[in-house]
Amino acid sequence: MQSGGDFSNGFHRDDHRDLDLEERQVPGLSSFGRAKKRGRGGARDPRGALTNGIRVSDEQKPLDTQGSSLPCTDFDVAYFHSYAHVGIHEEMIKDRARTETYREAIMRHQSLIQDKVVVDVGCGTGILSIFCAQAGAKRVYAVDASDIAVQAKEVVKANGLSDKVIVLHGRVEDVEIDEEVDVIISEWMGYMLLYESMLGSVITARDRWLKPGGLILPSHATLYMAPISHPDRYSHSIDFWRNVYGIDMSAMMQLAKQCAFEEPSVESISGETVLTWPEVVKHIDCQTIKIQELDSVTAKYKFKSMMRAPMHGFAFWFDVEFSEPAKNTSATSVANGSSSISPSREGNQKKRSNPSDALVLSTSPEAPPTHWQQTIVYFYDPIDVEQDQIIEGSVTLSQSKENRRFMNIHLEYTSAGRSFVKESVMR
Ligand SMILES: C[S@@+](CC[C@H](N)C(=O)[O-])C[C@H]1O[C@@H](n2cnc3c(N)ncnc32)[C@H](O)[C@@H]1O
Repeated sequence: MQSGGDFSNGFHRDDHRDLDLEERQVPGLSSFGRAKKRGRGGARDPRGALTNGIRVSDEQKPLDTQGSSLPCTDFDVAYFHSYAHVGIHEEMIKDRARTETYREAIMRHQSLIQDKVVVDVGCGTGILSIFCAQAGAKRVYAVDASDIAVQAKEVVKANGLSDKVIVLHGRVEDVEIDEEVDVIISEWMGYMLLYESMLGSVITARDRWLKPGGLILPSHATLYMAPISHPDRYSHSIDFWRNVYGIDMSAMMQLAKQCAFEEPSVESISGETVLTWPEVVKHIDCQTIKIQELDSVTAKYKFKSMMRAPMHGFAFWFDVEFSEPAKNTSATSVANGSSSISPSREGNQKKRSNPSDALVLSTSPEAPPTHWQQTIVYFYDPIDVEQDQIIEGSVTLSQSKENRRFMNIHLEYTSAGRSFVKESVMR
């Protein structure tokens, strides 16, 4: 947490409140991730409740960490456990924008999948593996460390695909696949793109098994941010306390602000709340990104407000693109390459130019809604901005040291002579 200088700790410089915004003790083995954010995925006995004694694979044991450089922590067990709940899979599969875009991506790349070997990183119920088998894949390794793999195996069997789709119940970091693969498919994106830290497992799979120049779906991902004005949200949670059945309860407002805005909020906002064009926080090329790059991502931003309005914070959203690797991709360029864009003060608004026919799944406020919605980092108090006012600063997203599935958000803001830092944790 930054202190001194031009910034105060998590609050407006002129507020002088002293609330502890450090990371708190994390709850034990309960729900997590997308399931948690939706209040689904109740606690279960780790590894057992859903297995019913079925052996998923003769060779693979779930969460066998031997041979992996990445230890499987209790937090990881809790994370996989949350994916054993049916609710989160139902929600993801019913997200038509998500699921139909993946199916479309598989069909568009059928020529690169037909008669080829595929790994599905985090297969869940097996839906993407089955799409790949339907597209003519020779073999699909469907890997999942969650007990949902038991159901995936049953689903594969019921669809007569057991000879093509091999379900491996274990972590991608630990399971053994004795051949190189042509294609990696994965739905790894968390809220704010990087929450859940699942992309690291896709990179591990890529570096373990993908042939040079192989296909990764999705191929690219981009995280955006933009300032927003959302007075309804503020009046709903905060102004409400000014007059409650005729009683002045404004003494509740400080607590209400802390409770409502301390942590990032996952919600759907309308495009009309956005005050400027978005900027790129991080662009990811899945062929070349390295795991270490994901430990901490920092981007500077500089916006010019397009209108006069109370500003309530920043919205974050992402898109992913499904395109085939450039023809000149080689083992060397994969090993040595770097992301094709690195956000800079001048360059954030430029995105890698997309091939016009690239398929994109967008979670922007103006795209068809998805279960990811948008993630909002609210200020504790609104700030009035004028038209053309410059809003600048930086944002750093880093994996929590306590639990790498959680994300620390460090936001620095300066505008019209006012500066502050907002620290929050997405847990
Ligand atoms: C977002 S879900 C996607 C499920 C499915 N592919 C779909 O599209 O419906 C991610 C899945 O990846 C699994 N997963 C995450 N990290 C993993 C890892 N390192 N090894 C194996 N499975 C993993 C989770 O257990 C979860 O079932």
